[in-house]
Amino acid sequence: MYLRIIQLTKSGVKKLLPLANSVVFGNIHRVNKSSYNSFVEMDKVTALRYERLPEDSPYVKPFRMYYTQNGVEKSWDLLKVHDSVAIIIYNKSRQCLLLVKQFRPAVYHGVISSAEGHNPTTIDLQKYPAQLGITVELCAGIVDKSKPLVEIAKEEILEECGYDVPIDRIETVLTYRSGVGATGAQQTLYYCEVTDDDKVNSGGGVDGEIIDVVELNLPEAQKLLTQGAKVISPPSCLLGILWFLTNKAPKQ
Ligand SMILES: O=c1ccn([C@@H]2O[C@H](COP(=O)(O)OP(=O)(O)O[C@H]3O[C@H](CO)[C@@H](O)[C@H](O)[C@H]3O)[C@@H](O)[C@H]2O)c(=O)[nH]1
Repeated sequence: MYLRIIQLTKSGVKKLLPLANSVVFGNIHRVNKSSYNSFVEMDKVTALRYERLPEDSPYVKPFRMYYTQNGVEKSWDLLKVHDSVAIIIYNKSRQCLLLVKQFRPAVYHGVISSAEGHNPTTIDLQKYPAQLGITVELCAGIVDKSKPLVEIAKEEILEECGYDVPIDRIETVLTYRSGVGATGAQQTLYYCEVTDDDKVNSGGGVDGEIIDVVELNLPEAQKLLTQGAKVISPPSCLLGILWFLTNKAPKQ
């Protein structure tokens, strides 16, 4: 199923912009250029279309599980996705949390589904600018190789944020399951303190990723968790910030 992008504007444009503007992270400054040249920006999204998921996807495998519970036959539709690691990174030199910003197709699709009230099959990029799908998250990575999880965390800190740290400085925090309705994937959360001396490059991701590193000072981190804050960030990021503020943040 191929679908083309429609180019028109309707009254919905103005209605959506406040959503983007309300993101608390909006004022946080970018500290690296992405790994691409300066002409490439993550919100330059064009030629968007949908296709049915091929069976050989290396990232997502859908299937239906059948089972009997307490004598009642049931089924559940599932997605097998990779487990992952995520790292709360605190830069002691700069007294800030390091987060990453990137365009997330699934979030973009979700934002539009919520706004339209149904699953879209075409997307008007004028009406829904790509910024709507840009998240701020913990540095993270999928477990798609056979290596100790802490090694994968170390690699992600280097690839995404540009800090080279030994694994003995990466502390395990928690392991939990995300997407309990559809994926049940495991994420292992780590904590790592860095200094400016650990920085070896500007980060930004590998293999075509376009990732910006952003710094969040502690008042900004506090503000993020205030009642009614509206952010486009995964729960793991909010949990990580809350854990940091509770357990590690220097007393103000
Ligand atoms: O359909 C896909 C899916 C992934 N990728 C690539 O696969 C890699 C995955 O990126 P990685 O940085 O390893 O993981 P994340 O995308 O950051 O996702 C992890 O971190 C997120 C934030 O905590 C969690 O929500 C996710 O479940 C978890 O997998 C990247 O190169 C992507 O570009 C694709 O190219 N196509």
